[in-house]
Amino acid sequence: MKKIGFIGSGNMAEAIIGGMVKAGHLPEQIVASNRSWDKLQLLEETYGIQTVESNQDIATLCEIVFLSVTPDKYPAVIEEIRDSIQDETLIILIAGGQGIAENEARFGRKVKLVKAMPNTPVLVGEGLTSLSFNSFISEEEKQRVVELFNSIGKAEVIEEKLMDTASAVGGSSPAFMYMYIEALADAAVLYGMPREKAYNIAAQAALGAAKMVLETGEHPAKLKDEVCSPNGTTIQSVASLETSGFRDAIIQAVRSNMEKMGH
Ligand SMILES: NC(=O)C1=CN([C@@H]2O[C@H](COP(=O)(O)OP(=O)(O)OC[C@H]3O[C@@H](n4cnc5c(N)ncnc54)[C@H](O)[C@@H]3O)[C@@H](O)[C@H]2O)C=CC1
Ligand SMILES: O=C(O)[C@@H]1CCC=N1
Repeated sequence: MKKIGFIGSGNMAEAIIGGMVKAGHLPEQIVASNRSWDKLQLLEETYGIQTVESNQDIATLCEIVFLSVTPDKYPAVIEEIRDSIQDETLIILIAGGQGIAENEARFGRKVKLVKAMPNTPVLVGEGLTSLSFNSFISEEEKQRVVELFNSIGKAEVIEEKLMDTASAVGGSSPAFMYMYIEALADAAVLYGMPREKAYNIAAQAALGAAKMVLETGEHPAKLKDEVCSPNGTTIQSVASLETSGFRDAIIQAVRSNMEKMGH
């Protein structure tokens, strides 16, 4: 049976695995390796997937292989699996800042590389994964990869040169959103709202606003203006956010993310 494998089964791999199983992918077709055996046992128990101790087994068994270790582990892991990878295997690079050319060089032969930048909401079928492909991947294979990521959210094919930006704005940004939702809920608690209600209200408002941007196609500024009643309360908050440097804080967060990737 053709399998999908994960080398490195941390937070991001688990989110993809969980999302795939929820989307109806067969757990028997998913196989994972990891440094810690405890994590593999947890994945077996939670999702019913297969686990193996050796990264080379993943390389040999699987037609799609996710390299889901942290970027610093890429050289050693590629060295370890290079000779076990089949010519037709699709290798998916999900590490931040890891480009196609440098990893082609590490394999040192013609291998099919996909650069993918997912985010953790794939776990609930609402992920966003940016994708680029190397020159050895056929149109049919590209379609297969796009379908895989569309089954756990949305896939966006982009130019590889934009991948680091996609990492900051799509891969990292759920963390910023969780901070925003937490801060909003803290403020609600400050005014007496029970915390669970506060999280529900803050998170649903964020979800609704995101859907409005995606589904109406309106400029975010127009949607913001529609919330701001003349002499109302929202415009007071908008003015306060501008004084606190809200937009600049977000832009600087992306800038520092890009600087970490060498930009
Ligand atoms: N966490 C996220 O939201 C996102 C993460 N990524 C990328 O995913 C990759 C993994 O990130 P996380 O899951 O956050 O990190 P993590 O630290 O949770 O997971 C990495 C896993 O790899 C395992 N590992 C380390 N060395 C290994 C080896 N030689 N062989 C097998 N397994 C090994 C570790 O035990 C750990 O479980 C990174 O490259 C990151 O850039 C990409 C997009 C989003
Ligand atoms: O924090 C990181 O390095 C990874 C890349 C994008 C999201 N998480």
